[in-house]
Amino acid sequence: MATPGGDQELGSYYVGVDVGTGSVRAALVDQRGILLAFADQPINQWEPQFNHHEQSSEDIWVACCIVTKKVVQGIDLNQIRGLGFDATCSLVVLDKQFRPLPVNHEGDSHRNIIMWLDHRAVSQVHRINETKHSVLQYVGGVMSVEMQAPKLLWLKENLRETCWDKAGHFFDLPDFLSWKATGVTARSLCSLVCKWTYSAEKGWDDSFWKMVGLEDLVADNYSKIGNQVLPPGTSLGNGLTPEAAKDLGLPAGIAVAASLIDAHAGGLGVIGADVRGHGLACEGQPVTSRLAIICGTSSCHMGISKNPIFVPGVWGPYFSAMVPGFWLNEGGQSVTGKLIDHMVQGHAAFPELQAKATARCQSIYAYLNSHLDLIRKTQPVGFLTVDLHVWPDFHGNRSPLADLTLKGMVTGLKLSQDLDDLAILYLATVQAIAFGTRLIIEAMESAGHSIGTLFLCGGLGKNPLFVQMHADITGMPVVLSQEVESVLVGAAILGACASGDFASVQEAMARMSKVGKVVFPRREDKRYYDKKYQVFLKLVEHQKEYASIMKAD
Ligand SMILES: Nc1ncnc2c1ncn2[C@@H]1O[C@H](COP(=O)(O)OP(=O)(O)O)[C@@H](O)[C@H]1O
Ligand SMILES: O=C(CO)[C@H](O)[C@H](O)COP(=O)(O)O
Repeated sequence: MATPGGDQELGSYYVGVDVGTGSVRAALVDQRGILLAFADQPINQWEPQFNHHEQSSEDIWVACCIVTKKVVQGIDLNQIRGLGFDATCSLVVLDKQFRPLPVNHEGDSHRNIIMWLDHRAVSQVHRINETKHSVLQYVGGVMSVEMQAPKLLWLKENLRETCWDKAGHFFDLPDFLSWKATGVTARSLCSLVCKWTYSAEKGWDDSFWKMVGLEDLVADNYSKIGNQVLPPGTSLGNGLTPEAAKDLGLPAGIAVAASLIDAHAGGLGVIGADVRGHGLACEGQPVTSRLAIICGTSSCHMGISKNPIFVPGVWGPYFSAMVPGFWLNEGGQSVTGKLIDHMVQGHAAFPELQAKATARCQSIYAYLNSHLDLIRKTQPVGFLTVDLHVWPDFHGNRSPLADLTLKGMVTGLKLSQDLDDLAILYLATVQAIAFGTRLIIEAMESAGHSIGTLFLCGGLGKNPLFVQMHADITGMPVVLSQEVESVLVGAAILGACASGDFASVQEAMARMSKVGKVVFPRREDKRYYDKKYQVFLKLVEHQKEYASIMKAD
């Protein structure tokens, strides 16, 4: 953990807390967007059945307290002006007294969160999509099983007595955290618009909830899912409560912001940076020519526009859900970091990889990247996969095909199981994820977006191979921020706005997000990647053909 220091004149600090899928992170951030201290803490996940993924809101709050206490150690607490949270869009269930309720058949109330990547509500989402209700136009035309309405319906249909009838509050995780910190149950416009079918302009649509069989949520004026909705960054209530202040090791009463979903915080942390002097096409162009890609367990592709753009299979358009006054389209791949981990850890040569990386004090990814460099000889590293191709939808396709039945594919397997083989499979997986991004960008562009530069952050931003492949395969420069932990800069921007130190989110973004490194595409490799992209598209076409052959009588 770094220690705070530096410029005494810039003595206002903000704390950002980012709850990802695998860990909770916190940072102490100054007004220039510089991280003065960072801490992280892993969090538990349970998978009691295939496609059921659960967490505990108590565990997560404890982890938030541990990391926050660490980052403010040794500083004058009076300098902390605001606190902002972001988190994954998971569903937290509490009873009327705000106690956790079980979301599982085992009745374990400690596990009271249905995680965003949980796919238990397949039948429910099919029925919701069959209604063809007009709110579906604002989620890319098809609701995802990862959103909250199908999960709520699943709870009503499957855990009526133990959960549904006792429930008093259903929160998106970012909103649970701001409630825990302030006692205010107001929801963020970000979570309600993106995951709950709320409209920034029209509010809730009663007819949707009645049509899908969740009329009970309307009956009590939406008090269980939110009837006070605030823009992200708005200061909540009287700030941090004395009880939460004690838990977090912060002064009571400091400003706490209405939260953001993690991907959206990453977007705020990167998309508004001043790009002058980096030779980028987006210099002098509207911010709408930038695409933020937040790559952790999943990847989220955040593009904004002045007017609503309807992109089939890409979530949104969502008004003011990320940058105020702009519409947002959110493309995504449900598993990216998780897929890379899955492929690498499942390979027979993984124990050998671990041993060799440990001996060199390197991460397994740094080791694999240098191993690829050794075996490539004189050719570009990407060319090692000329006959190995991967389709990456091991957890269905979120965008732009919006088809949760799709599966992963690998073609070009050999009998070898050595480290070379593992490294090349890892490379082909990274490339497949980048081809998925290319497909999403093409869908966004054909609907009206005009994107020229990528701003990438999240855990996978630490992997130079992943970044280079995104540049080479999309043909666009990739901007990395000065602060690797840009999602935390986004969370701190929320705290800064809530404190009143900045007049708007836009002003805070421009001041606090900064360009670090720019990675340009290797134009000479374009022909090779265009051919691999043709194969990529064939893979899914073939998968669909296989499914229809097997369905026929
Ligand atoms: N140093 C690293 N080098 C390469 N990849 C990394 C590194 N650290 C994390 N990752 C990748 O990033 C993913 C996790 O990213 P992170 O943003 O921490 O996820 P989340 O926000 O979902 O918890 C991992 O699945 C791993 O593949
Ligand atoms: O749906 C999402 C954002 O809208 C994200 O995929 C989800 O929040 C998980 O994020 P991460 O991969 O960073 O843990």
